[in-house]
Amino acid sequence: MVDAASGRRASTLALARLSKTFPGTRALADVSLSVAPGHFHALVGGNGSGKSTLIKILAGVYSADRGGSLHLGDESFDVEQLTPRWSREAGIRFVHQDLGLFPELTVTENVLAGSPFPRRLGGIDWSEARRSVQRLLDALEIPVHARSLVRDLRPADQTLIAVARCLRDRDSGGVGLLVLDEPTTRLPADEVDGLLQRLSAYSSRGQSILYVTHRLDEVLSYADTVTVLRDGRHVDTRPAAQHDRESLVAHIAGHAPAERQRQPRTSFGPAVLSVEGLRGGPLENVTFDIRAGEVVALAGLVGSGRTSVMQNVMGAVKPRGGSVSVSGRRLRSGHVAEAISRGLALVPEERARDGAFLSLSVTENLSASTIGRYRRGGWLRRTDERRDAERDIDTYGIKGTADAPIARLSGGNQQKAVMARAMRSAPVVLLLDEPTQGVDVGARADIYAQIDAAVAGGAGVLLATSDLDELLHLADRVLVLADGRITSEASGPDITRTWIFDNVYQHEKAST
Ligand SMILES: Nc1ncnc2c1ncn2[C@@H]1O[C@H](COP(=O)(O)OP(=O)(O)OP(=O)(O)O)[C@@H](O)[C@H]1O
Repeated sequence: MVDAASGRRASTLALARLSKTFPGTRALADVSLSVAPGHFHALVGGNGSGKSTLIKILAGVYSADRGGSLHLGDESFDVEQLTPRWSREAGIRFVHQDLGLFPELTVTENVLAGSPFPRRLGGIDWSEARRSVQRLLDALEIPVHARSLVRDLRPADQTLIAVARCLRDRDSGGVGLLVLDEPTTRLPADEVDGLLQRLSAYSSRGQSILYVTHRLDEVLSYADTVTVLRDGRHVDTRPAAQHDRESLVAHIAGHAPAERQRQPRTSFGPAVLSVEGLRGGPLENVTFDIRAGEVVALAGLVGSGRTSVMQNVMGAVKPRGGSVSVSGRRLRSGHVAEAISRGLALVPEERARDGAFLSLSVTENLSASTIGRYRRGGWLRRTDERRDAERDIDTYGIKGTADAPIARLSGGNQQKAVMARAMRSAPVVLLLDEPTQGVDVGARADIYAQIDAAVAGGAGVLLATSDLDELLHLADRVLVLADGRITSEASGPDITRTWIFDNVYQHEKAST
């Protein structure tokens, strides 16, 4: 992919003394970073360490503070003057977590979106458009047809289509740097390595990659170089081969990792949640119990209905049939308020849409489902509300102040606040849909400790996670959801990586 004739593509991109100050927050302080041609460079750091801010400056979305500079080959630029147009013309391309694809359109339309389509006789030359996109897909070794609809592709292939859209300009102006922001967060476990192998192949053919992630195993397996940020400062850059997991965690957190050995739970109380014959969305007939003190994980392919189970149980959508009981008493279906009052709490997958109230402060978000506690005779006891918020900010290590609008917190810190809110109500049943997405390695351990504490106190947990390590760490029992039903189940020591792959992903092979 390196073209010796194209200086830009073979250029090192270097940031020097990059700073960014928001009112009251120094998000980046004198950060320098350089990505050499053909390098797979990972950017890691705790929640709020400045990764997204750095990416947004590269994209020209935020202007950096005066004083820093960006070097692209022999050219130098003032960082406070970068614009989205500059970024594009400099050949910097981004794949965000939201891939920005149009699922109902074809691969060709998605790859060419935003660029001039080939034309013939006054109209779009679709044959040429498809041929050119197929050539690109073949060159990038992406095994899909230009004619396919994006919605029919596997999640990892959808990500590769977003990559192809970025790399379509590689033969014209060159793509100097491909930036990926946590691209594997929503991928099924069996598709992660395939995507990373493909990206790694692009970098060995000359494509520079800046890769942001919280998944340290990906960094250790695939990156050439790792840069660690902490609290907005550059901490370390070195070849990935010089790190092991421990040293990486220590650099990110600033201290040696505290490894917790999980004690297997063996005794459980009576059922706190009973789901019987649930039908709704993709669910045809879902029946299971969760006992007090038990974490039950739902495993299944994307689209198998894990989120539907959570939403139907919570009453956020009304099921077509079946029943949900909490501690033996049946819930009226479709009544979220009743579900909350009976001790259910949900941490939803779509944090920005369903989890955080983005226009409210951190304090208001934390007390949103327990606001009744602070009401006395028509007054809201703001001092108590704030005191509790500050306690949660401390307990969960939320980086941000109680008064700040939650929208100003980094993604991982918003997730911690949504989790803290669910825990506040001391739930009988905790429904956790991807509870640690975007959360850093230290906070992840804190969240696991909170889950363990809730379970030790007699709560039952229903967990949906695409992170296999998380599932193996937390689950006492795993239920596999396929074709709208629970198709298999394992508990205790029978829950292994192999069992999950055999029972979740083999199902896909058998049905295709
Ligand atoms: N628009 C904003 N206004 C005020 N502060 C902001 C804004 N955007 C980010 N910040 C602050 O800047 C700091 C760095 O945030 P950033 O989003 O870059 O972190 P991050 O490393 O991407 O975190 P995460 O891993 O949680 O996504 C945080 O303290 C955050 O609260």
